[in-house]
Amino acid sequence: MRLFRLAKIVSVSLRFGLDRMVLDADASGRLARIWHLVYFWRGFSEPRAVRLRRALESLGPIFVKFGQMLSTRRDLLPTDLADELALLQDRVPPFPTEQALAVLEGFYGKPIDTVFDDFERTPVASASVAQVHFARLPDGTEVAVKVLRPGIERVIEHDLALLDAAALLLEKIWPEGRRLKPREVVAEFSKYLHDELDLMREAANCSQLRRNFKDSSLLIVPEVYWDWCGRKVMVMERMHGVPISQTPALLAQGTDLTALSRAGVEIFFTQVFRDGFFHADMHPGNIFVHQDGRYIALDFGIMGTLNEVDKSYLAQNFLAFFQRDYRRVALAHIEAGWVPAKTRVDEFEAAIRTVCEPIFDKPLKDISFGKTLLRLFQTARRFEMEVQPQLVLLQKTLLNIEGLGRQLDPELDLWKTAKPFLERWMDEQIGWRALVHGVKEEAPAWAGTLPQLPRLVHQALSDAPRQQAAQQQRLDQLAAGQRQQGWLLALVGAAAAAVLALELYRLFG
Ligand SMILES: Nc1ncnc2c1ncn2[C@@H]1O[C@H](COP(=O)(O)OP(=O)(O)OP(=O)(O)O)[C@@H](O)[C@H]1O
Repeated sequence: MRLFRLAKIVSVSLRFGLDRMVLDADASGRLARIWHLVYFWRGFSEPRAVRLRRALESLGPIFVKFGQMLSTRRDLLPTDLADELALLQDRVPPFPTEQALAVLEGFYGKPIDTVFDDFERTPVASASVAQVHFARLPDGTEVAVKVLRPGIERVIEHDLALLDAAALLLEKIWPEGRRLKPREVVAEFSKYLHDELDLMREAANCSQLRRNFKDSSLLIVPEVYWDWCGRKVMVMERMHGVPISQTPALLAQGTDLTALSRAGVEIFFTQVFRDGFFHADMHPGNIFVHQDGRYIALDFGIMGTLNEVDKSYLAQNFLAFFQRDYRRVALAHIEAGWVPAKTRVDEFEAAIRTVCEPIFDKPLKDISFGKTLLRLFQTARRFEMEVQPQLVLLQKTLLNIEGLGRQLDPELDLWKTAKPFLERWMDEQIGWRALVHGVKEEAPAWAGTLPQLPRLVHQALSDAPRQQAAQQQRLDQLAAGQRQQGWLLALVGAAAAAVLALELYRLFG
């Protein structure tokens, strides 16, 4: 089986000249020279990036998804490849409705028309992992039913094994390839794919985000109908809106694009700094706009979480960066232990200055947070910082948000929109608000401890005589030690005095 997989990789690589791409990167290597001699007649008219994209397309939807993920790893890939891979489209033909019905009826254990009213046979959308049908619940509520593609688990396991074999091969034959950590990238991809395979997990994410934005005037999130959900089926409120990419339709429904772009940034920073829970798959297909101007979020397969340490890292770095205080940025990394303590502050500071200073060539409003963070990570990696996956996810999402915001309003001032969030967060971490916040956080724990207090006091008092005896014993030991030390000191003092007297006698006697 493994041999068959390897054969497939080799044949596709040869067809699209991917072998060339790898060997050209190490053109002086012995293997490269032999290879060129053997295959001297082969020439490719298309650029390498196009060949890579076409190879992934020919290998099927999971590889297309992989290419899409790779396109966001601009920290690892050269720009030409990243740009071309971003063109990959995850649109695949829908699977036959009978198969969707078989999955649903197998799960509910009864015919679909007794579960839903008006189950629409034609799917509204179809992607590599799942497809979506509209329907109504028996009480008339309009819903969207997301169903996993039948047999998708097997396809994924097979394709992941293939990808892993390719990554291994790449590592073995191309020393430079090791720097790209291909097997780690495949492992990360595998994690996301497996998460997408569990629709209960996605439903839980959706319901958490909805709770976080319950009374929001900026974002609406569909309600989950848990009684109809399972690992392979998710049923949620059907949302009505215009896809964010359809600018003419947005204008026709009277949406204010400037306000919309600002709201996008605000929603994102609220998710990051207030909740530490953010939507991390913000491609335009997942964002709609309601008639009342609020955003509608869909597709909750990939969510990022941040803890207080991550938030502090982000806030401190962004604030210090915009004040051009690179020393502060460097110190923040060292103090938090992200880069080794032995790192020389001045060297690290200089490296950060080198990558960040050119960014200020532009007006403040045109500066990209996503790119800044990316450059910072690239620099920090050189200083042995292991960048956490949730931060990479955040950086990628930031790029998406910025792209989207600027597409809606080229004049969007990201810094002005984001600054109050960062400052408020910092304010909550230090100062009076932090104290109040800390007390509020701790109070529930006190509620648990307070009733135990009398028992603890009683215990301490009844233990007191025993503890006193133990302390007395320890004091006695210390006193004995001190007495010994005293004798020793006196002895040393007497000896020193004798030596001094002898010396004086020799000098003057
Ligand atoms: N609650 C909903 N209300 C209305 N339409 C929905 C809803 N959920 C999904 N859709 C439609 O189905 C499409 C695909 O949904 P979703 O993105 O969740 O599926 P997916 O399989 O994860 O797709 P992809 O991987 O391409 O993002 C959406 O773009 C939207 O058109």
